[in-house]
Amino acid sequence: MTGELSAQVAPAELGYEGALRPATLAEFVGQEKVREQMGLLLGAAQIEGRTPDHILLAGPPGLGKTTLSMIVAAELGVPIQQTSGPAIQHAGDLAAVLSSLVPGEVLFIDEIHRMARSAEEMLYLAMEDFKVDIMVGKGAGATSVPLELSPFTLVGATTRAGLLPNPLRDRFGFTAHLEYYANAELEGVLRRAAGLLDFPLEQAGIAEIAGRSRGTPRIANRLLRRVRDYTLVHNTAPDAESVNAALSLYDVDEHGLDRLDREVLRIIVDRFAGGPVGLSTLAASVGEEAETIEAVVEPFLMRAGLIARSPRGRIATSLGWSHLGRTPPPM
Ligand SMILES: Nc1ncnc2c1ncn2[C@@H]1O[C@H](COP(=O)(O)OP(=O)(O)OP(=O)(O)O)[C@@H](O)[C@H]1O
Ligand SMILES: [Mg+2]
Repeated sequence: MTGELSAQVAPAELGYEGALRPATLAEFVGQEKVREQMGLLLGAAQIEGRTPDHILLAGPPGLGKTTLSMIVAAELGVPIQQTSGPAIQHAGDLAAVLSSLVPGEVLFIDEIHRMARSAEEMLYLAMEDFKVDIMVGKGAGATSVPLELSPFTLVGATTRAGLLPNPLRDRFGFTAHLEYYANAELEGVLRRAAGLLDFPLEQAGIAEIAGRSRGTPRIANRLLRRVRDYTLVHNTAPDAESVNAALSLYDVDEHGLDRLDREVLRIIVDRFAGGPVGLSTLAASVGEEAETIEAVVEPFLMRAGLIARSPRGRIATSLGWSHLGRTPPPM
């Protein structure tokens, strides 16, 4: 697993995630464009008394995909059923979920790019016509029986929109591309969370955490809780000084790089002389899954300008070299 403060959720954190999760579009901080687009989509459907188009939420971990799926259901005033791609191993798994939906319900499929192929094909028809074909019997005697479904809204989430087959992507009426948050937006996320946690962190401290949160609300909230722990245990003031002390204890550097980010950068620079190095070699060297490196670490390191992708693999930029206190070799 990635470091303590990475964008992935540890089971123990789930309670906090729930407590800090905004429940309405109005409470959802930042992502102005997505919020406005989504507001229109939901508003129009409500005026016409129909289910809205299916929604695809695409973007890196921790930016609010699960949160938005719950907001969709809350704004529409309908129940939500949640499942995930890896839980749908067969078309039958999906048929069971689809046939249990009540009219208008939101079906949230997380990591939708990891669903079984056979289920994917069933989903096409379900999304388009609210119907599925159930196969009954085996071999030559097998027949397909059509089954009508209640109208529903599918909300799919993926960290890897590129992996979705085109026919599936095309059946979503709206795709929200979630972008990393600007620091000012993260400050908004943090102010809201600090209020909910009853933690009067001063503005300079809020700004300091925002700058180290890798554009990610989940990380911002997590760092905030670690800082709060620190002030409780050491009985220090809720100020920027406590933030600095707490975050250096947790190995989050001034740019928000955590242990794993630095490890990836260090391996490219030290072991592969700055690269290029392929994804799988890199993953094996760090002892992490290639998917984690690709979905969590790389987008951040690239956005920070510390690494770049070349056709032959990942390379450290001169900024990447100097971030580690090293001098890049002459070109
Ligand atoms: N726009 C936002 N405003 C306030 N808080 C937010 C916002 N987006 C996310 N959060 C906070 O960040 C946490 C993580 O968000 P969420 O679980 O929705 O991310 P995700 O995109 O589903 O991540 P993953 O890809 O790992 O499933 C939430 O618990 C919520 O508290
Ligand atoms: Mg999620």
